Amino acid sequence: MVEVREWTRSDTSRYFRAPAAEDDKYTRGVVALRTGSAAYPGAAVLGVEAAWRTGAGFVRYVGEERAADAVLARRPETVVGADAGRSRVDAWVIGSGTDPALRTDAESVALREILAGSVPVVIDAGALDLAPGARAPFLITPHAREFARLQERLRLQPGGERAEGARQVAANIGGTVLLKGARTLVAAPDGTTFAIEAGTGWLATAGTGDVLAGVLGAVTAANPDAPLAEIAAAGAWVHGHAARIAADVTAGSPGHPIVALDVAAALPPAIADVLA
Ligand SMILES: NC(=O)C1=CN([C@@H]2O[C@H](COP(=O)(O)OP(=O)(O)OC[C@H]3O[C@@H](n4cnc5c(N)ncnc54)[C@H](OP(=O)(O)O)[C@@H]3O)[C@@H](O)[C@H]2O)[C@@H](O)CC1
Ligand SMILES: Nc1ncnc2c1ncn2[C@@H]1O[C@H](COP(=O)(O)OP(=O)(O)O)[C@@H](O)[C@H]1O
Repeated sequence: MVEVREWTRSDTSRYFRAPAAEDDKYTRGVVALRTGSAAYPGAAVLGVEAAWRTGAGFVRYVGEERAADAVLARRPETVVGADAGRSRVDAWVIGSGTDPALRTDAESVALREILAGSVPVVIDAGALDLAPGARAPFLITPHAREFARLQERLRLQPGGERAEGARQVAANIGGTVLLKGARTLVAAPDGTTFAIEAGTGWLATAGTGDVLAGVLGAVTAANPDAPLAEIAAAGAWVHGHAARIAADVTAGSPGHPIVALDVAAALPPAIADVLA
């Protein structure tokens, strides 16, 4: 049986701080997202929104025109363009809202360049197949089906205990695994494993994984020296807390339906709670 530690609010508080007088937009963390596509422009918007709402000082976006236009319409604060990733970047988010079957060769080259660098990368959805072999520090964020696909690709046995499976994949690819679900598991390549309970089933709605990727990008950018498994657990905890706030879940009430943007909108009060 794999030892799994429950991640708490007080653990989470170590990864958030209020900006001080000596901070500027760069010291608060620069997140670059290469996400979304003509088929899924919304995923780009959700990740960018979440990165801003988690407290990033600067958010850059690189992507197809339809997605870039949607990002700017929602968040004009975002710096958009092919060169947006060539300036300072503290964390990358790639893959949300993309389909690997539709990826062009040029896009694969660009993503591999990111994965060959030294900046930490959050790898989601349509970029998960590129994780094996990455040299940058990285964190993958599969849901159950994506995780099973990755296990098959790595010739590991799918099914079985989730924590053991997450550990095996982390050790095999040399990166941190965040396996999504009602109970999200985070496994580091050294076997350290954390669990984060979402605390509400209302979080199971399209696009909340794209929001999580943006959250993780912002927490990674703001904590350059922290272990990625702890960053991942802190991000997942805040994401779940934002969902509980958005859905009005309390001890006496099961709450109500929410959409992914509601989770992003509740990130600031969730972080305020963590800082209190
Ligand atoms: N607004 C936007 O732009 C949005 C864009 N999005 C983007 O869409 C892209 C495709 O993402 P995707 O997860 O829908 O497709 P894919 O990985 O092929 O899975 C397909 C099959 O897997 C299963 N399955 C799915 N989830 C599961 C789970 N949690 N746990 C267990 N099983 C699960 C389920 O099959 P079933 O098990 O029901 O037979 C399902 O039919 C991706 O780039 C994403 O970022 C979305 O985020 C939505 C909002
Ligand atoms: N039953 C559930 N209860 C609570 N949270 C869930 C449940 N199922 C999934 N989640 C969470 O919802 C999010 C869904 O992410 P994902 O499957 O990637 O969706 P999408 O691709 O539509 O964004 C993840 O953060 C996951 O942990």
